[in-house]
Amino acid sequence: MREEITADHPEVPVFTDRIDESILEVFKQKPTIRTPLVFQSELMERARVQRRRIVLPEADDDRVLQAASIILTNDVSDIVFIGDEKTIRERANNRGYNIDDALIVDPADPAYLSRYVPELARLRAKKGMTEEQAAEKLKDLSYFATMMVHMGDADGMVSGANHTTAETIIPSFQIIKTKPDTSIVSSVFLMLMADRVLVYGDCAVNTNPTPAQLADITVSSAETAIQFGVDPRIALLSYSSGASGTGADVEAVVEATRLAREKNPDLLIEGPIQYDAAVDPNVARKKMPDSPVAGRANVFIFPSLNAGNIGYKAVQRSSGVVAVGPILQGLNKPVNDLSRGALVDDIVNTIAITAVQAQN
Ligand SMILES: CC(C)(COP(=O)(O)OP(=O)(O)OC[C@H]1O[C@@H](n2cnc3c(N)ncnc32)[C@H](O)[C@@H]1OP(=O)(O)O)[C@@H](O)C(=O)NCCC(=O)NCCS
Ligand SMILES: CC(=O)OP(=O)(O)O
Repeated sequence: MREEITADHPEVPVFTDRIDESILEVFKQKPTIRTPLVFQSELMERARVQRRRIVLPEADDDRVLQAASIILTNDVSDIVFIGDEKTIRERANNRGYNIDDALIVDPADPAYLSRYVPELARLRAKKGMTEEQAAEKLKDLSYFATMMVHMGDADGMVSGANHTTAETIIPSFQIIKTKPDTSIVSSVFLMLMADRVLVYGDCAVNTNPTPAQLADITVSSAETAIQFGVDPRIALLSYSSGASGTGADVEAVVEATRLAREKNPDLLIEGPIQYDAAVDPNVARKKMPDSPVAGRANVFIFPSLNAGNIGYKAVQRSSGVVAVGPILQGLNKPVNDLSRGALVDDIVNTIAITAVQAQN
């Protein structure tokens, strides 16, 4: 393994080669220190256990090609690209990326379109979509790749290096749809602190969730936390701890907390609670001494996208903590969105996360 320290992200090691196990051993001897390196190696190990096939519709982006090369070289998952096979392989070869084992699908291939066109028209019939319109939609590779996942030709999709969040995730809302036990798709970030992983939701999708939607975000975030090794103690954040503050926004969090507890009585949930009372045992003793979550929270639910997006970026950019995500939750099959500023390492992580989400 070689590490490149980038100017953008001085603290984040970038994988450019096969991981050297002897270096990982040094980190593993200190199990309480979860660095991005250890997180990534554990993630890759988990993805390998049940190998999955991930479709990447953005083969025209060098970062995506490089990430795929790392995933394939480390035997993490199978990769599918969409586009012209000769062009994609030549581009990868010219840049020294090994994508020999990737499958490349031509989006005009009738073997796929003959199945995808009628199925997309069927799925969108209530919106009046004809087969002709479905065929037109499938020229958009976000739709084609999402259909690959829906039809079982791929197990998950990662996109967004060159597309907006809306372009990447709306096809999944329309085609893959939300799981029966939740009303909305939402997201979390895994915040890789020096000594633990914190989970922040929803920092990327839902702008102003209702109390019922906030309750769904809470339960989905707890499920994602468990999936990635965090035993959830959940704080529904507010400017109030208990009844210390008042207002409509506080009342909304009171109601969301009630609904989340009702939805899953087994979860440890506190709300409304301020961030300091949620995370700091000394503050918790003063503000909420009887709470089993206060001072020990590790899953933080923000009341709005304004709060969540600003909150995660403030922590990430002011402390050097690595933020992994957004990880979408609540879809029937996994699709994940990349920031257009994503580093190769972010893309590698997102592919491995998607592969883990696709496991049984
Ligand atoms: C997610 C987002 C793109 C959806 O866009 P939108 O304009 O609300 O989408 P629409 O209302 O046109 O809905 C499109 C479809 O998605 C569905 N949908 C929208 N939000 C959804 C959600 N959270 N979960 C499930 N389905 C959803 C709608 O029901 C609709 O389905 P339909 O076409 O079958 O009727 C929008 O909420 C958004 O911009 N969020 C903020 C994203 C952002 O800027 N994040 C910060 C950086 S990552
Ligand atoms: C999640 C998020 O905020 O993404 P971006 O930085 O691309 O807007």
